[in-house]
Amino acid sequence: MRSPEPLPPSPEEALLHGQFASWGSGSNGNNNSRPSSPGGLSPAGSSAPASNYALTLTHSHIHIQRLSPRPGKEARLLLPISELLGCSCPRLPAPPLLVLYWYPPGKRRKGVSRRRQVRAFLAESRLEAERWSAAVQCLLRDVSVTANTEFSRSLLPRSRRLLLLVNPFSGRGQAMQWCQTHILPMIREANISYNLIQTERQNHARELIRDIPLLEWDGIIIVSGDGLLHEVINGLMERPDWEQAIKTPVGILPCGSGNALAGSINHYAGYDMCLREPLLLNCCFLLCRGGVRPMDLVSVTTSPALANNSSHAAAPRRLFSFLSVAWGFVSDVDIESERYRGLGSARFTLGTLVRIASLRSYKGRLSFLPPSDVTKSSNGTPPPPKRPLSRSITKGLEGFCKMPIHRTCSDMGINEQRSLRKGDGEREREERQRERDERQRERERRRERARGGGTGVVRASSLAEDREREMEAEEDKSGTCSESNERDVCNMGREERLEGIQDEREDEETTEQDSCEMDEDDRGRDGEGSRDSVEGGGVLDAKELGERDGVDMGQEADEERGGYQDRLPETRQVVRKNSAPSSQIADALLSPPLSQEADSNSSSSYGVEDTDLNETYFPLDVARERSLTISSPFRHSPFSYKQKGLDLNQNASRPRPLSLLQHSNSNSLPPKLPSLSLSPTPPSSPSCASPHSSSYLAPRPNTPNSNLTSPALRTPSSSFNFDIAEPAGPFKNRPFVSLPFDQLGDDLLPPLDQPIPTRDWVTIEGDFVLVLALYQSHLGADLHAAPQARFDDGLIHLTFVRAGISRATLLRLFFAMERGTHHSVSSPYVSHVTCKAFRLQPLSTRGTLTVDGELVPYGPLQAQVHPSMARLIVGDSGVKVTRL
Ligand SMILES: Nc1ncnc2c1ncn2[C@@H]1O[C@H](COP(=O)(O)OP(=O)(O)OP(=O)(O)O)[C@@H](O)[C@H]1O
Repeated sequence: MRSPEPLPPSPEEALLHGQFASWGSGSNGNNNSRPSSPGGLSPAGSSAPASNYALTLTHSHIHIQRLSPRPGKEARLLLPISELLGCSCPRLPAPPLLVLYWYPPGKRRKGVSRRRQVRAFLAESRLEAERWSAAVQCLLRDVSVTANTEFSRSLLPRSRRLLLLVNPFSGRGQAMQWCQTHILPMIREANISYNLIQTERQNHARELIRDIPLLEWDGIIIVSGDGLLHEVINGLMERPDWEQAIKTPVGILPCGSGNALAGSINHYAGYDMCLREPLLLNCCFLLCRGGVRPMDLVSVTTSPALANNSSHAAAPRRLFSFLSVAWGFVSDVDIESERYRGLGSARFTLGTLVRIASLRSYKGRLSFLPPSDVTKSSNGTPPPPKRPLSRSITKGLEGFCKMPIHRTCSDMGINEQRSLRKGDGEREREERQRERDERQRERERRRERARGGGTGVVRASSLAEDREREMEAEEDKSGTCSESNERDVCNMGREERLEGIQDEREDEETTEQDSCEMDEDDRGRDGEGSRDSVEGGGVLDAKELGERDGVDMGQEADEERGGYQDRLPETRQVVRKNSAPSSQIADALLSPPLSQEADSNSSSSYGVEDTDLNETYFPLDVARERSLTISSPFRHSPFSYKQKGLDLNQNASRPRPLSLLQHSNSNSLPPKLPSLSLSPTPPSSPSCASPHSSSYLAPRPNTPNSNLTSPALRTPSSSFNFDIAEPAGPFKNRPFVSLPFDQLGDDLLPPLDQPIPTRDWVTIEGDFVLVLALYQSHLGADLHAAPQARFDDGLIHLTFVRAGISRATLLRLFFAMERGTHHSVSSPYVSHVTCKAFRLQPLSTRGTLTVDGELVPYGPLQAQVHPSMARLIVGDSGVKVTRL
């Protein structure tokens, strides 16, 4: 900010030049005291003689030259316009002052943030002071000026008007206090006028925004956490004039506990990570500077909530999200840590530790549509079509490549349809045969790679194209790969080679297993009870898993144990820092990692067991469980098949830390998915009939996109049941306004109750610890969870962690997330990909789903990004679309 020898401006650069006398100077940093005299200034101390200064204004700086140099004082000072918030010329009876409000960045204990400084200069006349004030404001408001401009107030555009919505209960309940001490003074200094409304209840802001005339406001500013912005965005989208309304610039002044969006704004403005007041000051400064950028929104279709006293589900609900969709670990922490709200942002650290201590996994299916890399050539013509199948996956998915995946599955793909036309037994046999063949091929491919290094390729099904793709994969082994998604998996490296060798060792064992499965088939053919055979298969799976994963998981667990032990002091420190109710946390953290526990406790997955309302347990339908296991790429995860046993979290001897989730139980079984249903053939959708067809894009009769009142929406289809849990916690009593579906179509997604297309989509099924879809760089102000994300990159950044990850690795992942280095945490259980749309189908009956940190009904959910729909106030960084 201060250069040791600032050069005087050249005469051509100067917009204004004048002489002033000093009038004290104030710097109250970020403390709460506010000056009583203008700008906190008083006449230069009566004892010290007033200094005289020559001021020169240029487009980028105010040059301040002391005319009567004093020893030990700088003779020249450069004040960048980019660090100025505003200026004023106080009215009579104040003397003719030019007051500059200056917020230079200052070093703090944690990172850099702005500090308030006030400088005042006594002008020769009021006219002169006003001329200077007008000139500086012209520069701040981007009014084009030259050295010949006659500066006066009339050049200035009207002052900006902001609507401030304050949630007095957000974060630690300090929002109103911070308004008085920080926010309103800064806004006044920036010559912005405002109206402040305190929200009185949940959804108050949403209702308000639906009804007010928006043209009166240059921006809507949320003084709260991310939850209130979620309300405002949805309020804007619910207006009849939503297309214009959503272009109203929105801003956020972080007073919540997560403050994810504020963290992103702070990061992209180039500031170090900071929290609380420093973060607030940075964001308030950026807000007053007023640059606006486009921001992507994601349209989310959630399962309908069950109406009271009704067994029928209403229509799926649509809402718009600017931040995230979370399932599993992240949403659990978000919701469960509500009880530690008093800790501010530390509540998430504590919540994370508690949840890691009682780690869960959730059975589910995640499908996503990777971004296509179709770009226009320089002459505007699209390049020749590439193979659209997402046949290779990112580096982050190399974990899957290491697993014996034969295919990832899609809802109701060609093979399922084909299968449905055949007899059950025949289909089962074919399925098994195909599994065996594919497993064999996969092993061979790995061995090849293990020998010579090569390409890991995970492919979306359908099987009709498998062979063709396989041939391509063979070609790819020579070193090229990755066509569709973001990164290649070329360097599987040493780990894969090791795994190849391990695979070879496993061969014998698997051959044994295969022959057992054949025997099982034969038994079925011979008319022995199919149930027996299924159970036999299940036992085989379990045995196989015990042996196989004893190697895989054991290895990682051993490795992790070292790291886990290493991190214990750090972990203990964190626990202490958060003054947690912590003997429980510490105990849990010191207990063995999940993988070890999994060995001793047969289950910790929700998907394994079900409980009815009386808390009695019954196993899942075994046949269905088995078919899930067969189609699952996580077949060899230790959680793919589990014997009946108590859920870790339901173990009576182990205190269950969360009561909230218990309230969100439903006594329903996991949803019957079309691809697994053997009952009447699901209505064939165009996407089923032909995986190459894209006609699902066009709205069809009886789809949510064509008609909201469609009976198909009101009564769940016979072949697809939404699995809906009663909302719990803060969601329970919330009135929800569903958005009309015809507002903005999700052209990449079929309706939620219909299968996704097989083409281009990638589907992964198995046990997840977490699925996180993020579209901002930060998940919390101190969690840099998607370092590549930009406000308007048109992408959803998906992170998913599969069951099997050890606690230590998960902890390491979250620690690394604070610095945004978690992509380098190498674990085969962690994947990072980008996509344009995704669908999440929880198969566990209990769990939490959040959108922008707000609880939504538990059940299938899908989302699609809509690029650059909204406008976000981000300050000077990046390309400015408009200025406030
Ligand atoms: N006056 C109010 N009383 C109760 N709840 C409110 C009120 N105003 C807003 N809310 C609701 O409170 C919830 C939490 O608000 P918000 O997300 O802004 O704060 P936070 O949870 O502390 O912050 P973050 O989301 O960053 O963790 C939101 O769902 C919002 O709708």
